[in-house]
Amino acid sequence: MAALQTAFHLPTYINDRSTNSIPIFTSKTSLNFSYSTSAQNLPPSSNSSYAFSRRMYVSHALNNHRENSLEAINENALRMIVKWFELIRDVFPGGRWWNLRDFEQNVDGSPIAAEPITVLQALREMWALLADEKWILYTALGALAAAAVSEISMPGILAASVFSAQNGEMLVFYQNSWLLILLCVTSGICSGLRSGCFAVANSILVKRLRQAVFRSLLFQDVSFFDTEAVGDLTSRVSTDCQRLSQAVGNDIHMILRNIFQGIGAFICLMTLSWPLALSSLVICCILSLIFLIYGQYQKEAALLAQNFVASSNEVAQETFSLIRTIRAYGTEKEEHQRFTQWIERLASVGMRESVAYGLWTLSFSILYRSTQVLAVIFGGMSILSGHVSTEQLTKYILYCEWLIYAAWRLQDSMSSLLQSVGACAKVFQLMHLPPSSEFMSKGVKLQRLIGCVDFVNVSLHYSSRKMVPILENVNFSIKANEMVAIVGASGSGKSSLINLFLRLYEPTKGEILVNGVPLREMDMRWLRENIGYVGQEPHLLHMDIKSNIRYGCSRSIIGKEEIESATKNAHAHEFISALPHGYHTVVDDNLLSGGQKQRIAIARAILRDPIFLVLDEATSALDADSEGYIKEILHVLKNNADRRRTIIIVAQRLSTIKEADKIVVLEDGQIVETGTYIELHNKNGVFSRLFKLQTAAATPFN
Ligand SMILES: Nc1ncnc2c1ncn2[C@@H]1O[C@H](COP(=O)(O)OP(=O)(O)OP(=O)(O)O)[C@@H](O)[C@H]1O
Repeated sequence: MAALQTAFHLPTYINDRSTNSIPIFTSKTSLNFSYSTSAQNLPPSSNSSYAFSRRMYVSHALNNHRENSLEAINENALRMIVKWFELIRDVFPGGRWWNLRDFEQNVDGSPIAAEPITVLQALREMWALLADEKWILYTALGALAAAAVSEISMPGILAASVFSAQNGEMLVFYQNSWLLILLCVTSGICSGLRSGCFAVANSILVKRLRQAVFRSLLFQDVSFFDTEAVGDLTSRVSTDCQRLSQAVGNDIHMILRNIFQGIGAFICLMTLSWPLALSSLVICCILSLIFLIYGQYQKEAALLAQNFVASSNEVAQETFSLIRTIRAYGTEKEEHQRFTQWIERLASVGMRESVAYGLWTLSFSILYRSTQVLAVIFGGMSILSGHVSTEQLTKYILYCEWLIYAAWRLQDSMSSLLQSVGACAKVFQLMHLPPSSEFMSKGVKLQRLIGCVDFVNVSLHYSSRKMVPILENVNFSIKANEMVAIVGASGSGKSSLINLFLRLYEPTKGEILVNGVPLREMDMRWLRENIGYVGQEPHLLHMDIKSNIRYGCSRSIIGKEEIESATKNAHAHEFISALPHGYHTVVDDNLLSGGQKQRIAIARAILRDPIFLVLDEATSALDADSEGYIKEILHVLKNNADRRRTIIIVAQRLSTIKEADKIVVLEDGQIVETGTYIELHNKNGVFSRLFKLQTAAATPFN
């Protein structure tokens, strides 16, 4: 009993006392049993019964563990077999691994939008784009037909000349040889012409496609760009258009060529032996059937892959353009991961595409070899029975090869065409977007623009956030030559009001009238020529400063003096002159400070000599000196007797609007106060509160 008890407690003892322990069994369930091999670890009361019970225990424990381990091994093996079985089932054609539906969502879970397009629709579109250059396509098609006919005639004549030589028919042999040389030259010339013409058509097509998509995007509503990612759009214009043009450059002419050759080969086969011809046709039909499934799959995969390319481009573009922010916040790893997410999805789809292609090639190889075997078996039997001659069988084998190869290449090119069309569905979608309503009709140009504006019951919801009201029943008027300031807390809707005046967005309710004419009835291009606008974050284009200042100015001749006068007024002349290349310095958004960019933007607006000068917090990035100077300039511009103008300023620095004829105070998208600077001060309302807050913020040691 004692021995049993000792044995019963032995594990604790062994575990507690073991030093030089040997692991006996280790499993995932962390069953770790060990026993001591060291004599000094035995208990002091060691005797023979204890030794026996200990041996018994160890042997029992070992047996138990052996059984357990065998069970565990069996279980693991079973699990492995099931896993392998599932894997094979998933990877087998039609299995779960092939399902592309899992990829049909963006990383954030939203579905990827792209209306599918049929090959016929795509071809019609491309044909229309090449409307002026149809003669190139006609030449290419003519050359293609001539090359195909000469190529398909060759195997027959080749066999005939060999057998004529074997039979000693000298004349026939020479005739056939000359014919072969002629066909060689003809097919060479025609193939060259065909490829050249299709390549030219291809480059014209890619140019037209890019122009069409770019033009369509350019004339979209500004709200369109609130929802579409810039990187995605640039990817459509560059990569997708290139891929689509490949359809004409390679696929279509390969398809036509192989159709010609396939039909030719089949006719020749029929004249040789119709039962043999039909057996080859059956193989071609099986090939086509497999292709139907494969082609559809490739089309879907290509569409997804192109979307992933566009999304990864979007991330790359965003990352590189915000590299300063990313470096400052040390988020390189996060950005890398964001990019990798798309690339991994692209690779997964690419892998499926490649495996599918491998299976397709495998099917072709098997069927192609079977045709050869069938030809030899049936052909041999026909020779033995005397129905077919050796020459006929040779010709048959040659034409059979042509037919199967034509069928394979035809379907290969079809697959590529399907992929290109599938991948580029979005290109056509973008190309046919209706332009913004402001470009739909011409609109009126007024005889005389005096510069008065009325906001009548104007409300706004941005289409990207339909539930959030931004402006509600805004009513106010701006008289000609008035200087009106719009103020309010951040997010109160000041810039949105300006966006509506510039017709970058349409009001959801109400109307904006210029000279009493609704904005939506006006020729906006003409109206904008009369507006000088300086945005909150002015951007410069990648060109020299002079060109940046002249940008968008409708006057054809602009003298150096005019530009310098504008820059002097905008307090920009001094710093521009100090640059190594002065006005010829090439700049972009990153090479100048925020204040310098703003001053160039003000000079650009002044140079236009506009009737409306719209400044959206134009002075927020200026130093106190420049701010005072620009206040002066605004005053001069406003009171210039030769050129009267209306000035609308969105101001955060309330000091800049002392001279305003009217100040409109916005709060949560509604007008809460209007009046002059003094009137609003005395009112002790929202304006006065804003002013106090600003003064307190500007005085650091209160
Ligand atoms: N394109 C847009 N799409 C959706 N919401 C927008 C858009 N532009 C602005 N908003 C929202 O409209 C509201 C008003 O923005 P707005 O830029 O007009 O305010 P603001 O008074 O000019 O602010 P700030 O002084 O900070 O520039 C904000 O809540 C903003 O998030």
